[in-house]
Amino acid sequence: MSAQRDMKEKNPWHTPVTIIFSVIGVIAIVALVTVAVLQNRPLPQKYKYGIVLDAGSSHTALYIYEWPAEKDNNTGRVEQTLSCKVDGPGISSYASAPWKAGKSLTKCLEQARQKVPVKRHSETPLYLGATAGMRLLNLEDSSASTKVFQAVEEALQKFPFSFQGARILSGQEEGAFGWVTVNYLDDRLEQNLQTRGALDLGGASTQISFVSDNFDGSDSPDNAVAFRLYGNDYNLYTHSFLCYGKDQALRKTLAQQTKSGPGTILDPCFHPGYTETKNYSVLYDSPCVSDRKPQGAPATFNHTGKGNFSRCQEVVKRIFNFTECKYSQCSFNEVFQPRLQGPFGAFSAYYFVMNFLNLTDTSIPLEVVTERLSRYCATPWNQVKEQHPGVKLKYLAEYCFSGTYIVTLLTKGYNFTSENYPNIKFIKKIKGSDAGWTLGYMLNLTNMIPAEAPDSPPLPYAGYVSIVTVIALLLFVLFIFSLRPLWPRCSKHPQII
Ligand SMILES: O=c1[nH]cnc2c1ncn2[C@@H]1O[C@H](COP(=O)(O)OP(=O)(O)O)[C@@H](O)[C@H]1O
Ligand SMILES: [Ca+2]
Repeated sequence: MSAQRDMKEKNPWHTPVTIIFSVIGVIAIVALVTVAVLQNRPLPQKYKYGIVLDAGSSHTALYIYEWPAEKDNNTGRVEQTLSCKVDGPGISSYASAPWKAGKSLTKCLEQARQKVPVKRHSETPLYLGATAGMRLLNLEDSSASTKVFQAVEEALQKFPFSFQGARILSGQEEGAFGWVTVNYLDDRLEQNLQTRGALDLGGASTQISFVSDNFDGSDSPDNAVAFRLYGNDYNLYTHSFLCYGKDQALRKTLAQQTKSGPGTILDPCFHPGYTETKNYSVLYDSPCVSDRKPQGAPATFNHTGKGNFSRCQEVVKRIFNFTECKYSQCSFNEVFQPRLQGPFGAFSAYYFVMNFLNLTDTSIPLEVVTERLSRYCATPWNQVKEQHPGVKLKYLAEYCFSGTYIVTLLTKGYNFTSENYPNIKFIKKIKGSDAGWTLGYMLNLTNMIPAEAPDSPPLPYAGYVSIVTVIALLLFVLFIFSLRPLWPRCSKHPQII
């Protein structure tokens, strides 16, 4: 008994030196782990905001973007946090009562006021960009367009945001910023990956933008936009076709068929059984078709559907001019276009129409697409209405035309073939943000995409913390071993005294 007690008392690990070392060691390890954990703990995120109003020809939409307040320059960090569709038509439709254009925006701006934290209101930039509807109004009646802008500005200034102005975007800007949006959201810019071309179909204009190896801008400077983003140079080809958005294209196609001002138009682009009385003046009330107005036409015409895809494609083709091209190659209307290259994203009305027609899957061969469209166009109007009770009648009546127009524009206009048609992806959103020009426009105006790639530390933060922890532990073990001479001697067979 007494021998055993003596052994316990003499246990060398129970000497003051080892106890002190062990305590210090445990404290050091706990402190290290605590510091590493605390340092890596996610901090409550603070956000900044930006608001863009897209004043399109058919309607206006408001988008709010947010991004972490500390890191403005990180790719893919700016996200759409709210979108609001303004009630009523596009602002260009208010030419005869401009104040209504301003008033129409207030509901969505109220929503924005609720969404953005009050303390951020005054620093949140607010932009309004108008596209082809206002371009056309400006061509037609520039003083009416000025009045609409005055009314809109007055309305926007009443909100607590930092209003940065309302203006018409050029066609090049609209195309180029759509391309920036798509590639920014796909993280293709900072990572210097192959870029995705952008196809935007609006109501009054349509844009095509892509990077092609055989395009440096020298052939056609008007179609060139140069960007330096994250240290990479891009020579972007872009073209906007005014009057080739789907609503103006429909007018042009109808106008083709009304040259002699008949009382009835038998239209292959509308379903059989569709019949409406329409005003000639409404049809020709646009600079896209006004010059074609037939002399001595009656006030109204009878618009009757015939539902025939191939005949519809024939009349649609007639709104394009394919005969002349003064460059090495053209799309249509004597517009230069380099060889198509890379993947493409098609958004806005491209998506709405192809999604309605169940044709967003581009692995469906083009022949099958046309077969399905033929069948759809030939479906009687009553049956179409029965099958889609919730769909707005104006959209529903036009999907046969719109689908035919999209296929014709892509294949005959831009020269997509069966081989490269699958390179197109019909998209609405990318990672929660709508595809469109608005995000690219805001990123550009807030200088959020740097021209040069930012320098980054050689190690990611978590890697750095782990390495420091391992090295500290190794040093600690070395330190303990360096004190070995001070360690109390410990014999395997303690002598019993
Ligand atoms: O749900 C839908 N179904 C079909 N078309 C739609 C739908 N929502 C919007 N659109 C169409 O998308 C187009 C949007 O054009 P926008 O108003 O942006 O004109 P813009 O870009 O030429 O100025 C319009 O032709 C509009 O009718
Ligand atoms: Ca648009």
